[in-house]
Amino acid sequence: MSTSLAVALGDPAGIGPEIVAKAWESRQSDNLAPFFAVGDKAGIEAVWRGPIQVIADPAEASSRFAHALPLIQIDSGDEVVPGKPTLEGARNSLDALELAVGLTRSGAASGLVTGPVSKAQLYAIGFAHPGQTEFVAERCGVASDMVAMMLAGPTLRTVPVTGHIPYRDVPEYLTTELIIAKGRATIRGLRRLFGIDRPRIAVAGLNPHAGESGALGREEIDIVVPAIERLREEQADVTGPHPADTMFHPRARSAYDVALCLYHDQALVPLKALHFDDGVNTTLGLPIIRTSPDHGTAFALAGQNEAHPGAMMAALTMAAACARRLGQA
Ligand SMILES: NC(=O)C1=CN([C@@H]2O[C@H](COP(=O)(O)OP(=O)(O)OC[C@H]3O[C@@H](n4cnc5c(N)ncnc54)[C@H](O)[C@@H]3O)[C@@H](O)[C@H]2O)C=CC1
Ligand SMILES: NCC(=O)COP(=O)(O)O
Repeated sequence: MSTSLAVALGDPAGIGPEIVAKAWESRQSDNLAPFFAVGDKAGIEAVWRGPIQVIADPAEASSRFAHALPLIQIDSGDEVVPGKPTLEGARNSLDALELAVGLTRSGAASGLVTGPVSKAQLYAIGFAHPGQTEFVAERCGVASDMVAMMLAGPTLRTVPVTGHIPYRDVPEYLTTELIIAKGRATIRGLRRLFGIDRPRIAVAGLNPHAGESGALGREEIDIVVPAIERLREEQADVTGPHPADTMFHPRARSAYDVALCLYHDQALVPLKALHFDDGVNTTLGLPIIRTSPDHGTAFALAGQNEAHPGAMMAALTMAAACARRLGQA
């Protein structure tokens, strides 16, 4: 059984390499479980002068971790210039993700932590998935509707039912079946990975004031309420549809474990407003543990030593805690 987490570095020209190196620097003060990086060490060397130990086998990581940042090298075949993304860099981020997923699936790593990738750059090299969530799900043999992207911080968890699609397409994608599938993945994930036996789920409405009894839109009545009724059969306390504008203040948040939101920004705006520096994106419904910092590549910040490592450290801490809960660490 492995005791180390696999950390895909993300886009080598983004802030991924810097926040992984900074997380390693605070491994003792923050009591981080051992991890090893997967990616091009040139991306780290471009922004950091600390010790890197190239390893060939994840089993070496835990003994090296105290003295150097262990890394499985994947050459990008290109010079890495922080803040200047290239297509070679995007391919490298995908290769690193692929290997890190495989190592985790095989049990050579206890969990997967993914650094930030650029969706635009990945799309430019032909990446056909909306994001890393769906890519990892496919590699694990799970349909993307069956996994849930959960954003989590110390005072809020949110799950978007629809994800990386244009806003105008949300009503078309939003079905009772999809809300049920995402709700089920959320309930089971909270139970399995977070030990919440009977999760409290607050389901958001789509329209202003959750539709005002149908006067401001019928999605709540026609689509959301039937899903809530079905989710109540899952040994969970499910409430809603709640008007989204009044469900994120502190008193409202204390009444639920997770907010099931209907589209991307409904879930991510409150989470990032509250927890930008310690928010974690985790995928529920996979056979493996996968976490990620909630932020992106921040290309404009790369190479300036100003990237905050908090969200990466929170992603590492959450992955290690989930691995311990599953007896994998
Ligand atoms: N986990 C992932 O792989 C994610 C990837 N992305 C991708 O990242 C790219 C850029 O997305 P944006 O919307 O610009 O979001 P972003 O999170 O990269 O940047 C938004 C703002 O926050 C700042 N910022 C981000 N992380 C920071 C950190 N650790 N410390 C200090 N400041 C930080 C940036 O400088 C910028 O001002 C996109 O291509 C997007 O697809 C976005 C979110 C998550
Ligand atoms: N907005 C969240 C995000 O972009 C991360 O998506 P994913 O690549 O983890 O699927």
